Amino acid sequence: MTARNNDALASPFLSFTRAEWAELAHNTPLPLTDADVARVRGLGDPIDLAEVDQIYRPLSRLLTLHSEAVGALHQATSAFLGERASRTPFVIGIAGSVAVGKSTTARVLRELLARWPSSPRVELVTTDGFLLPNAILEERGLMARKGFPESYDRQALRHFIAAVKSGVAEVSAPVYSHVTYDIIPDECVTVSHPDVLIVEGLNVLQPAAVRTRESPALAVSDYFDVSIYVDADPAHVRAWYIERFLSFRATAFAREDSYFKNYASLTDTQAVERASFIWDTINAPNLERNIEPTRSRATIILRKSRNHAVESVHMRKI
Ligand SMILES: Nc1ncnc2c1ncn2[C@@H]1O[C@H](COP(=O)(O)OP(=O)(O)O)[C@@H](O)[C@H]1O
Ligand SMILES: CC(C)(COP(=O)(O)O)[C@@H](O)C(=O)NCCC(=O)O
Repeated sequence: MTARNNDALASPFLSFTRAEWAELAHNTPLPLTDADVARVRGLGDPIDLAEVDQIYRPLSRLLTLHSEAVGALHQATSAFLGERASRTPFVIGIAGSVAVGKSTTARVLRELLARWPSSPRVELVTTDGFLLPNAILEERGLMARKGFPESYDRQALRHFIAAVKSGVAEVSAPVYSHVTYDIIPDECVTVSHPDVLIVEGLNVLQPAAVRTRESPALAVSDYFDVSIYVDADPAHVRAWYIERFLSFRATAFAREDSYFKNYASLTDTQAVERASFIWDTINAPNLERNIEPTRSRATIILRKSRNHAVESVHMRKI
């Protein structure tokens, strides 16, 4: 197995073509079982099982190698210090554009990582739970900025992840509904000291913005052990967003409690026009200004082609 090194002197990343990466599946123990396949199929996402096997199986092994190495470092450090503090969860951040498929990546990895004996308990949190409620976004004139860094309660998100990485036994996060397009009042998700926590969201690789004595220069990503950026040509992501919007007319938008009930009856032309407008005025500027500039901060970049398949994998040199 030879890793093609695009620019050995200048790049901190090792690059693998899809074929090179898929070869690693042969070197990966624990091939998918029937039960794994059934669970992944049950996710309801249009992901090909060959993709899971060729791309995500080796990726899950690579991530457990990192996690096991951190575990060994914890043991060695504890022995040296004579400390008995238990190990904190191994945290994986997943970043990328709206509609690039972050949630599928996160859910597939959750399933695969849980099969490895060193990480049976894997939990997943999405950062949309930390969006400010619509009432506050409206008050601040930010409704057309949903997903931009300023539309989140960034301090609450940072405190959440800091508590997880401080070893707090139970940490709660608020929950967002894509259907009602708002935070669900009085609902929360609780993270109870898992082996692995996956944190998925548009802006998780943002560097710290404010540096004052009261607000220290810490970002969510400072608490990640490993991070993944799901990448694709913005023109492809725009097309995926529009295609998904068209199909939501018969599913999510058709629900009685949908914030977008009116969209369910749009014609194809009207729906394409509406989706294009949302993409061009909200999601594309957010991708260009805030999300894409964080790509090179990731440990691993998964680059997708027009058909959603991962065409290359880029990994930081160690
Ligand atoms: N308007 C919507 N109604 C229902 N579900 C949605 C809506 N928009 C997005 N989703 C779902 O929310 C999840 C996150 O979507 P998104 O933020 O675009 O990120 P990604 O596509 O990268 O996972 C996906 O599972 C998507 O299908
Ligand atoms: C909820 C989102 C901001 C994503 O949040 P994330 O979990 O990535 O923090 C996004 O999916 C979204 O709804 N954006 C608003 C513009 C739009 O409706 O496409």
